[in-house]
Amino acid sequence: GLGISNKKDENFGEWYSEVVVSGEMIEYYDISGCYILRPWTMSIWEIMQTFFDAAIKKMKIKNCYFPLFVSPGVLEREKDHIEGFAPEVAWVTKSGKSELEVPIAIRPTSETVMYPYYSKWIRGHRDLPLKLNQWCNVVRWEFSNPTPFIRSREFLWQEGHTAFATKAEADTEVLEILELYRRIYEEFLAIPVIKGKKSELEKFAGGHYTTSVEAFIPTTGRGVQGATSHCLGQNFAKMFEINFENEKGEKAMVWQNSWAYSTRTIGVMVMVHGDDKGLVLPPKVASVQVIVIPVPYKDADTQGIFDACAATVNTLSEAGFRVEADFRDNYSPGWKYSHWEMKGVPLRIEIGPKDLANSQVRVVRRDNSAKIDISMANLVEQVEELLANVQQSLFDVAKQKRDACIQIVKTWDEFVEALGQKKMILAPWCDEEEVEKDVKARTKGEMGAAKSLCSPFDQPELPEGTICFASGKPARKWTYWGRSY
Ligand SMILES: O=C1CCCN[C@@H]1CCCn1cnc2cc(F)c(Cl)cc2c1=O
Ligand SMILES: [Mg+2]
Repeated sequence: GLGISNKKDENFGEWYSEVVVSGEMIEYYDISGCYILRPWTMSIWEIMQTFFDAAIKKMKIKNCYFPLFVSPGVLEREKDHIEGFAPEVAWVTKSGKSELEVPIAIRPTSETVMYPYYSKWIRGHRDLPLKLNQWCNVVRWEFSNPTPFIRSREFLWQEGHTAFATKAEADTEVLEILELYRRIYEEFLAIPVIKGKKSELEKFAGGHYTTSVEAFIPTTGRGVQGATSHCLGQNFAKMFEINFENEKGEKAMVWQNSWAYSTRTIGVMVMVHGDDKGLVLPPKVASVQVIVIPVPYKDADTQGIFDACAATVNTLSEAGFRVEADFRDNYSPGWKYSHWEMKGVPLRIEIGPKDLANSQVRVVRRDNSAKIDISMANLVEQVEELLANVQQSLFDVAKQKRDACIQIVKTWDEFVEALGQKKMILAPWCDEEEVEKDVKARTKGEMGAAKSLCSPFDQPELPEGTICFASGKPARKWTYWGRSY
């Protein structure tokens, strides 16, 4: 193709949509808010899944699979759990031509599906801790503007649901899982995130507290919740009577957590790293890390060039890299360069007559277009070093851009100005829910209201007497604010 026609800094929405389609990650579907995830997406999802699944298995968390369907009685069991969510619940009302006696909900999340069985399975302290996870899809019939990966009516995620005898165990696990989410973003997707606690207004209403990793998109000036790890306290234990006989023979309620990350992670990666040539994939999650392209020239030794390409693929795949060659004879080298740049492959290796003659290959980095000639002799070491450099460089550049968007403010006027400059705002806050509601009301507009993103665990110094940016009351904590997805 002729490359991407939309510019990232000019019309972000169209650019994003074009990049995910031209990069062959997404195909649009005839039902709004639903997208086809093509292999280029699924390979990224699987690489992250392999890491996360192995990590939770080390924590003795087991995978299971609960039904997609939820009976209405169970779903409605928890009023404030689903208050506000009800409009986005999808229902099955018919089979064939006949109406179902009772409509059946499709899971938007699985608390109400799973916890009646937690109640049945957990009797005594020996049944604890019960730690289950499922990899599945969920459906939320949202109406706000659908965006591939970021907001879709069906998406893939993992949802972990754990039950412990003590709060201490639950509190510990919440943070262990949050650290895994940080690693997914920072070590695999090369995206800096901030760990913190959600406000009372933004937390999961059914829970005790919510922690999250927060990402930020400098181009749009919007925060995006990257993943969440909730401590549910004993709220659901009360609701679903999940009790156990403790070691003293007393009846006690369990302490629970639930945690999730979804295919939204992939959308954040596209938004942060993508450029006007298309996708830019971090090597750790790239299904093809190196693409080898023959550059035949007139009657120069074409077979020799093809053989060198094949040998390069073998050497690198033997060394454990994900490498392919593009031997298609119906496309020119130039077309192939553009195609694989659109797909975001981290390194391109070109082999032409000159390279062959000098027993070297020409390597081109996708992230910064640097061109490097390396000898075929130490191909593996050089490619390994290059891929590591690309991974680190993508993170460093993304962190530098994100940090440049962070603005510390002390007053409302500074806050409003920073918001207008698409900043991620760090402000001293009184931590009162009414004040947060007031901030939302005062910043409402077609760009969307500002909201609290998280209160970072890493709290800067808060001098005595510091006042809240919004209320003037004594500030209690530093909190990140911004517009969000
Ligand atoms: O975020 C997680 C981690 C994994 C398990 N779930 C929690 C909370 C999910 C909140 N949430 C989010 N969206 C929802 C949409 C709904 F239609 C209904 Cl009925 C409920 C919810 C809802 O509870
Ligand atoms: Mg929602």
